[in-house]
This record gives sequence, C-alpha cells and structure tokens, in this order.
Amino acid sequence: MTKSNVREAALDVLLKVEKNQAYSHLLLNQTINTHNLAPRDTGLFTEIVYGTIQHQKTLDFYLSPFVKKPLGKLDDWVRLLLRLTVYQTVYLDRVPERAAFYEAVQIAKKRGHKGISGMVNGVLRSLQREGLPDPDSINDPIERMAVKYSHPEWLVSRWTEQFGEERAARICRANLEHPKQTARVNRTKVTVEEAVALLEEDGYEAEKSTIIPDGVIVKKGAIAKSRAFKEGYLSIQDESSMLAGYALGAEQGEAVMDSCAAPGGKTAHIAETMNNIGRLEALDIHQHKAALINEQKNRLDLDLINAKVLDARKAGEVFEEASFDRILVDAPCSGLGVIKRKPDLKWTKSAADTVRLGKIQLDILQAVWPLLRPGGTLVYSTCTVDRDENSTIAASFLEKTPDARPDEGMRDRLPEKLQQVCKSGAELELFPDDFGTDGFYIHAFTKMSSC
Ligand SMILES: C[S@@+](CC[C@H](N)C(=O)[O-])C[C@H]1O[C@@H](n2cnc3c(N)ncnc32)[C@H](O)[C@@H]1O
Repeated sequence: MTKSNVREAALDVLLKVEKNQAYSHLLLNQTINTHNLAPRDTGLFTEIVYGTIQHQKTLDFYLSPFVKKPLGKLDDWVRLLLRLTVYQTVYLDRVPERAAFYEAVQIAKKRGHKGISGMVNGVLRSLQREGLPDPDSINDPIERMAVKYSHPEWLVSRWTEQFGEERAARICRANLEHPKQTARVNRTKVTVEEAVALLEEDGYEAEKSTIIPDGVIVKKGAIAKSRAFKEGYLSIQDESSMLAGYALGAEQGEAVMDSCAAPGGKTAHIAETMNNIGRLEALDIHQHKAALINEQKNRLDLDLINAKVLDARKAGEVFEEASFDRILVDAPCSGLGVIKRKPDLKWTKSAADTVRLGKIQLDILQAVWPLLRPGGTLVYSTCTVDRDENSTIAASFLEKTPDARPDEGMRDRLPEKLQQVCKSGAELELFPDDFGTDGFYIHAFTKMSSC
C-alpha cells in the first residue's frame, strides 16, 4: 500500500468514527485486516487515526484562522483531511511537511471538485506561511486548557472543579501520551522472569513492570502475536486494571463472584490468584460478551471460571444469600480514565452519561451485597476519573447499606508503590499521570457480622 493510500484509509476510518460514532479501535483493527496493511504502514496508519482524534480540538484551533467559514460547516471529509494533514506536520517528525501537503491536495482532487483542492492547498500554504496560532493567547483558563491539551471544555471544567486546576492539567497532558503496552503474567503457568525471557527469546523488547509484581511492559512487538500469549502465559491488561485483583485478595478455595466480568481480564487474574482452585462465578449481562470470558478461560487453562449470562442486578434470583467470600463489581462506567487508549471517549461521553452510569453502579452494588457473607470483601472498581461515579457512588452505597464498612485493609493488599497514592486504607483514586497507567478507581467494603 502506498503512503497516500494509508492516508486515505485513515481518512475513511476517521469519517466512520465521526459519522457513526463507531469506536476507533474496532474500526482500526478491521481496516488493518481488510486492507492487509503491512506492519510498517500499520504504524503510520494507527498513528494518524489516533493522533488526529486525540488532538482534534488543538488542530481545529490551528486551522480556523485560515478557513473562511466555521470548520463545522465544511464537508466532514474536508475538515478531517485538513485535520489529519496538520496533525502529521505538527506532531510526527518522520513525515515531511511537503509530502503531507502534496498527498492532501491529491486526495482532495480525487474526492472533490477543483475548488476544494484549491481551498485545501490555500489553507495549508497560509498556515505554513503564517505559522501556528498560540493557545496561550486564549484568556479564559478553561478554554485555554481545553485547546492546549485537546479536551472538551465541559470535561476540563469538571476536572478543575473536582481535582483542582493543576491536577486537571496533569490529567489532560497524561491523556495525550502514548499508552504503554502491558501484560499480566499467568502465575499458574510461569514466573514473570520466565515470561520476560521467553518474549526476549522471540525478539520482543520486554521488561518487568516497576509497579506491579505480575506485570510486564512490552516496548517492541505485538503481545497478541507472541508465543507467550498463545501459550496462555500472558494476558493483555493495563497495570491499573491489575489492581482490582490485588485489592480483592481472593485466595485458593474461596467462593468468589465477578459480577461484571466480560471480557474476563480481571476474572482471569482472580482465578490466577486463587491458583485455579475454588469457585468463581463470572457474570455479564451480554450473551456475546460471556463468550469472551470463556475464550480467556480456555486460553489460560483456568477451568474454575464459570461464565454466566446474567444481569448482576438480578443475581439474588440465582445465588444464595451470604454464599460468597468475595465479590468484585468492576462496574460499567464512562471510561474517562482510558482516554489515552480510546481518545474518541472524550468527544462522545457527556456529563449525563456519568449520572446514568453512576445509578447503574449503585444498583449493582446494592443487588449483589446480600450475596456476600459477613466478614467478606466487596471491591467496587471503575476505569473512570470522575467523582459523580466513584467516590460519590461509594459514599451513597455506604449510606444506604447499614452493614457495610470501608475495608481499611485493602491498601495493604496492593503493590507497595500504589499504597503510597491511596486516599485511605479502603480507597484508591489513581490518575493517569501518577504512574503513566490508565485512570482507575477502587473502593473496598467489608460486611459487618450481625451479632
Ligand atoms: C468495565 S466492563 C468489565 C471489564 C472486565 N471486568 C474485565 O476486566 O475484563 C463492565 C462490564 O459490565 C457488563 N455489564 C453492564 N451492565 C451489567 C449488569 N447489569 N450486569 C452484569 N454485567 C453488566 C458490560 O457488558 C461490561 O462487559
């Protein structure tokens, strides 16, 4: 595939993301497979798609002085072509400006009439001549931060209110970084050292995580294609997500429920910490997603996992009261902690989503609570950075549940470095700028014995 086709393929994906609100990571994988992109093109293609979505607000700020009408009034493909071209010239060292401009005009000629290619050429040349406008010239602090770090204003304003201006800026900056490629070692099969050695033997650049004992960072090579992955020694998982398993602290022989389990990343971790011995019920509301849990179970040889299609809010109709030692509620959430990996989330989610999802989270917590035995542990976790979910929901749950207490022992079950950033013994609010992971939230509760 030529470079120009790579850019056209990127433009097509961006158009689909914008029009259908389709998820970029799914479309990206589809396009790589259907176009049979060579590995060297895959890198540029992925970079252009993610980078353009990630930086779109800043890119629009750069472009708008040079486009006569508001950018929103341009045809979608023209706006996206301008964005992706400026993205390459500003953020990618290896793409010469001349080449990116030339390709953009060629694509515009192919897709539109002569006037459009002339307009694209004119805008790009003016920008080249006059230089990029400076976001620091914006007076309003929220708008300035939103433009500078390419986030929607509602989100910047919300994070500033919830966490202060400095932390909000750090979150936004961290969201623009490239995500680390990380995996969790299946300790029922190999040690971390053995997994790293196997990856290196196969030409991967891998090292132990500095924050998670079972974690591996892979700097070069696709984990999913590795022998170690195929043999079931590794699971692809962000280091932050590995924390839920530690916080739960499930042990061999216990009865455990993972109430929102698909695709099964944390279920598998729990099964590994239980040494594949005991009882592990893994629920998910969606039939097709429960199949993903079974895929993990089979690949990793963790046969204690019992996947079930079930709405956790109805778990009481299926399971007996007080029948579980530990329950994980890794709840559906707005995902605002994973913007680094899924940049479309910041443009598609709204404040209303956090309220709607927060309510579902609370309903699930209350529904599964009776199934926990006295003295047992429930861990509530999300991959969002938002207090309308997370701490507000945890507080509401505690208020409505007389026999629930914060489990102050949770912090001691976490890896050492994470203990230092816990808000209390029972609560961790992990920001994407803390250790370069995704943002994550954990609150552990324990059930009082009624005596
Ligand atoms: C954050 S994801 C879970 C990720 C999973 N724990 C992992 O580590 O792979 C939330 C999951 O909850 C499921 N879900 C949403 N509402 C649910 C409900 N009422 N009962 C059970 N599962 C639900 C979704 O289908 C989704 O798979």
